[in-house]
Amino acid sequence: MFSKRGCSHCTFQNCPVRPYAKRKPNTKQADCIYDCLDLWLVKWAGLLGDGHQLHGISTFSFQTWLSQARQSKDYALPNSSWSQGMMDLYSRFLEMCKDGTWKRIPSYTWLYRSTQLNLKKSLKLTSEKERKETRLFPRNMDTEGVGFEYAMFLNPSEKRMVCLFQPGPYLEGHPGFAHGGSTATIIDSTIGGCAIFVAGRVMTANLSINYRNPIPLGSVVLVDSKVDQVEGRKVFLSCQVRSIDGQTLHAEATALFIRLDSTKSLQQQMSSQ
Ligand SMILES: CCCCCCCCCCCCCC(=O)SCCNC(=O)CCNC(=O)[C@H](O)C(C)(C)COP(=O)(O)OP(=O)(O)OC[C@H]1O[C@@H](n2cnc3c(N)ncnc32)[C@H](O)[C@@H]1OP(=O)(O)O
Repeated sequence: MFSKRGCSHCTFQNCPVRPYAKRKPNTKQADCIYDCLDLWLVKWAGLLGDGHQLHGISTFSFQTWLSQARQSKDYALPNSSWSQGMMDLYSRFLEMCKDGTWKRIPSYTWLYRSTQLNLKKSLKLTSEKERKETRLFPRNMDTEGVGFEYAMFLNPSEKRMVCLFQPGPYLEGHPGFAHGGSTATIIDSTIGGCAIFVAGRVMTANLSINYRNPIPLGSVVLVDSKVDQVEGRKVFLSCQVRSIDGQTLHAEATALFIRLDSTKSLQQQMSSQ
């Protein structure tokens, strides 16, 4: 079952999945390992179920290990489901990160990991439970390409956050097009990320969206948001969702976020209102 050749994709020596595959550009070795193990698990552990032994490895402990590995996986890196358009746009923004104008925002399934790495200063989560158990909604599908494929980039001096978004088939509303709720989700997340960087801990108080043109599933759009004004605890933002060539305006939105008390956990905050 195990290949002695190893996987040229990730150099994982015992990987039976992709012995001949070429490593994709921009794919981190670690991500590839997780992909390979994912496939391996689906193929073998999934068929057998928990508690079986494969070459001395319990599928249960392997699954636990994989779930821990997944927590440290950055989902905002390219994967095989990304279209050429998504890759090109990603490379363009990566290029703009070189002089420090833009910053790539890594993205993890669990907020815990995100707060450790990129929200440490701006989003102070005080409750341990809150940090460890907050699973980010747009990262709720484990299979690549079926749901929200996205990567965000922040321009701190312009107080601007962009999101490259490729909606997958599970986000379907009208046949062939993204559900308006999924568009709202990605707008809220992009605008929300922007507001967090500017104001710290915030919550959406108002989000107003005008849907101008439907978004075809599998296409790539650019969600472009910026902070317009900050008044005390109120952060006003606006956003446009456009096709890559900029010719089609899919949606435009305005939002109000309210800054919360960063020293309190969300539960404390809500009970004191
Ligand atoms: C960055 C890294 C990458 C991204 C990773 C992470 C991404 C995560 C992104 C996650 C993104 C997902 C995010 C989500 O999904 S957040 C989930 C959806 N949002 C909610 O559930 C919020 C529910 N609402 C509340 O909890 C409270 O109402 C809040 C906290 C918002 C305000 O209650 P609070 O008691 O604290 O404040 P206040 O009532 O004294 O009001 C204060 C001021 O604000 C004005 N006001 C209030 N509401 C409105 C309104 N609707 N329109 C116009 N104005 C409004 C109000 O008049 C007053 O003004 P003034 O009288 O002072 O002039």
